[in-house]
Amino acid sequence: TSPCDRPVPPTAGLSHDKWEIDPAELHLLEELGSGQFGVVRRGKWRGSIDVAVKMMKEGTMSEDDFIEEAKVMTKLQHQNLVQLYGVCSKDRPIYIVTEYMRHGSLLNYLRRHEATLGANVGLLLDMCIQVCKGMAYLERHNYIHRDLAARNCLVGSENVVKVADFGLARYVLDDQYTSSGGTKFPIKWAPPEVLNYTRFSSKSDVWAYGVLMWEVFTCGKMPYGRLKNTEVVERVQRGIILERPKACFKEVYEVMRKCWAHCPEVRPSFRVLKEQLISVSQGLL
Ligand SMILES: CN(C)c1ccc2c(c1)CCN(c1cccc(-c3cc(Nc4ccc(C(=O)N5CCOCC5)cn4)c(=O)n(C)c3)c1CO)C2=O
Repeated sequence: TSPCDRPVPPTAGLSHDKWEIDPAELHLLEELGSGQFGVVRRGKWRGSIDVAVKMMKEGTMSEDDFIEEAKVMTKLQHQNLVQLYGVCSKDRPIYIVTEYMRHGSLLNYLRRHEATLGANVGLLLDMCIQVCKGMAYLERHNYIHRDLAARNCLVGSENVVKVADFGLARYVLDDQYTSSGGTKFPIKWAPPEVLNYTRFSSKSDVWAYGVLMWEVFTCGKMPYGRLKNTEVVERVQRGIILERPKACFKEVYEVMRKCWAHCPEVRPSFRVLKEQLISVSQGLL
């Protein structure tokens, strides 16, 4: 039938909250694991689109604040960011629906494939560059991750790496995670100004990115080994930094070290880091 004789629906033109997803269009599949907010499952959206669905456990998240922020997050779109498709916020528990990444966290991927990856420094550097591109996009949009680490990046087909769960730290209610004295606070990825004043910025993300590079080039080792958080804080305050990983040649370690400059202004931006890492990788070929 031609469009003219098709009845026009009454809601035509009213823009639905496009970040609101109808749960009836979701088909939940196997569990992928659980994080700060509870269980995450794989799913199908509108029959064919692979998604991951976070099902918010009661009391883990400040939900109303997050739902407000979701409108902003859905606008952040980049090939190295895990895309937020939307939320189901009409009932409880609320669902957060994102792009699905079939190989899971970068940390587990590094550990599972150490044998092959350890010998492929070109691929390790490429993974770091992909994360840097995603972070340079967030930096351009004045968006701070607040918990950048290999565990919070995801791997898809053909070694695609994307930054996940950016900005979510602000909505965690567990103060063991949010306060720098808490047992779950990511001390080993935190710069001095975060340890002392919880002063987050894109330059504190740069410090965390340096630690992520160290994780990549050690194929997923724990930074500072089994040192207690108090011992790590003491070392970081004294300017002691992580040693050069065996697989990591000098030019790459020089970039890592710049991320760990004591004062945030001295650290390079992600934009500058991206240029430096790309030129190192071109020198490699
Ligand atoms: C406040 N912050 C920083 C937060 C908040 C929530 C979360 C996180 C940090 C990070 C952890 N997390 C979380 C928890 C659970 C799942 C996901 C999670 C896991 C995915 N994918 C996969 C794929 C496969 C497997 C898997 O089982 N394997 C084994 C066999 O070999 C292939 C891999 C696991 N996850 C995925 O695509 N997304 C979007 C999220 C995620 C990531 O989202 C969260 O939900």
